[in-house]
Amino acid sequence: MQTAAKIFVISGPSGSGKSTLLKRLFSEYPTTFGFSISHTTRKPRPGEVNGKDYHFVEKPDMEKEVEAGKFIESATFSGNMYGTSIKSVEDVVEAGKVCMLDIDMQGVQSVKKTQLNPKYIFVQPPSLEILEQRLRGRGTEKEEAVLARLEASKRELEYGALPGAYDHVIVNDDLETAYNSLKNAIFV
Ligand SMILES: Nc1ncnc2c1ncn2[C@@H]1O[C@H](COP(=O)(O)OP(=O)(O)OP(=O)(O)O)[C@@H](O)[C@H]1O
Repeated sequence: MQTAAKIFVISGPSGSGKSTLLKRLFSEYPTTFGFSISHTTRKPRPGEVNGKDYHFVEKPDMEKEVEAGKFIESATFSGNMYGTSIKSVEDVVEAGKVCMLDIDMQGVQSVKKTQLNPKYIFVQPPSLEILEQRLRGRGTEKEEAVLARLEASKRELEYGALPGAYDHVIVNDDLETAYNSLKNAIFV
């Protein structure tokens, strides 16, 4: 199947349904898409393979590369750095797959400064109320984290509403309809 680009960026507030939609897409098209492999400075856990689960790197090296602008996004969680390098996205394409990048608004802005030239897809919840219901319904976050995500989602929604910020806006109300819109945005 032909796709509109080699790289797609999928973004939207936490709880808007990105993972749900991507899971479906990957299961319907198991060989078409790939995710980039992240870098991390944490030590590998037993069974984890370097270059497959993560690119395991040393902190000073990763800091240098982030500084040099080689990363689309990076963040530190409990002392360990994590991030997505531009090259890891290019590697997916070189391996003959369509790269699907699930990133936040800051990541989107960062990708826009690169030569990657993806199509940008925004997954929008039907309303803030429904987003809140879904986030709570998922039951994966503590109250504090739910509130932080809802706060951040306001900025994500504002950015998503800017003309030209995204190539496609998918309102995830009815899942079936949203999934079909996603496929229409991806396949030509
Ligand atoms: N169209 C829909 N109708 C009802 N519930 C939905 C729909 N889409 C997703 N959900 C539910 O909403 C919750 C949030 O969805 P999901 O985890 O896919 O969001 P996400 O955007 O990937 O969030 P995060 O950025 O935090 O990973 C899940 O419990 C999911 O089952």
